[in-house]
Amino acid sequence: MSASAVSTPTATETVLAVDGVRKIYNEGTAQANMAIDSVSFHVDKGEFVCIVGPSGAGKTTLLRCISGLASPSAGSVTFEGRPLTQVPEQLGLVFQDYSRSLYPWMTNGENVALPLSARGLSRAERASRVTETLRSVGLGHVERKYPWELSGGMQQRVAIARALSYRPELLLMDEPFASVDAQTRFDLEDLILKVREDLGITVVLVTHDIDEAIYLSDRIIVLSKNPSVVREVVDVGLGTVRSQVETRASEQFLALRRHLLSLVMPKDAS
Ligand SMILES: Nc1ncnc2c1ncn2[C@@H]1O[C@H](COP(=O)(O)OP(=O)(O)OP(=O)(O)O)[C@@H](O)[C@H]1O
Repeated sequence: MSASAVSTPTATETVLAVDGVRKIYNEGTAQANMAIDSVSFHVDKGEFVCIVGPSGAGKTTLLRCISGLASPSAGSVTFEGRPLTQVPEQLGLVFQDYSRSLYPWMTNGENVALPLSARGLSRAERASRVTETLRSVGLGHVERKYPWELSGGMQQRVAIARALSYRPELLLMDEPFASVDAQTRFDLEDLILKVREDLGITVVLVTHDIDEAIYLSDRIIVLSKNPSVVREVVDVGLGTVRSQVETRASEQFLALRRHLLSLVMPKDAS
């Protein structure tokens, strides 16, 4: 049974619709570079979708287009039924480089509170939301410390807390666990699965790590080499309960791994 069949027994609601998105950098100049040719897919409410593809396929470019940080050269992106023209308020963003996304002169609590002021929450609401959100990522004790007093994995948890503090509808993550050690990576993967379960949030995550994509996803969008199109959409179907030890050793996981590797290995990724 597919994961979507497990988690969405009633009619699905599309949160994000990507239709024929193309991105040409330096369009109309001699340096024109078509990063994405034509990409279409949709993401339903509550889904966890990963985007994978060969190096340089255009994964980050696609994420920038679906977050409103970059404009597509053609095609459209619709977020909650409305055409995307800028970064929506109900979007959370987490990038690979936590050391550049957290302000070192602010405490962790102040970093997490930052997007809340812009959204008009009162001082008291901000204070309770910060404490609650830091607790939800296992960091209730670091609110008054500074980011540089924490390990890399803890700093990325603070960055995740900041993106979650305003309860976004959709969390977009670009290689969020690529800069931490293997054990911390597993811990952060499990954290994000728990957060997704607790908050019922929709997640789209870009990764170059096939195993990570299978472990986390309900569906995986596989991009071809650049200029990219969607090569295949893979239904993961591993159910909602996942374990780093058992899930990764299962026959179903290994079969998916073989299939995905055959899709993204350079010689096959035409
Ligand atoms: N700002 C930019 N200006 C011009 N070209 C760019 C820009 N950003 C990316 N590109 C080009 O777009 C293509 C796709 O790059 P992108 O970073 O989106 O791929 P990726 O799949 O995320 O790569 P990787 O797997 O190496 O992280 C590449 O050819 C890259 O050189």
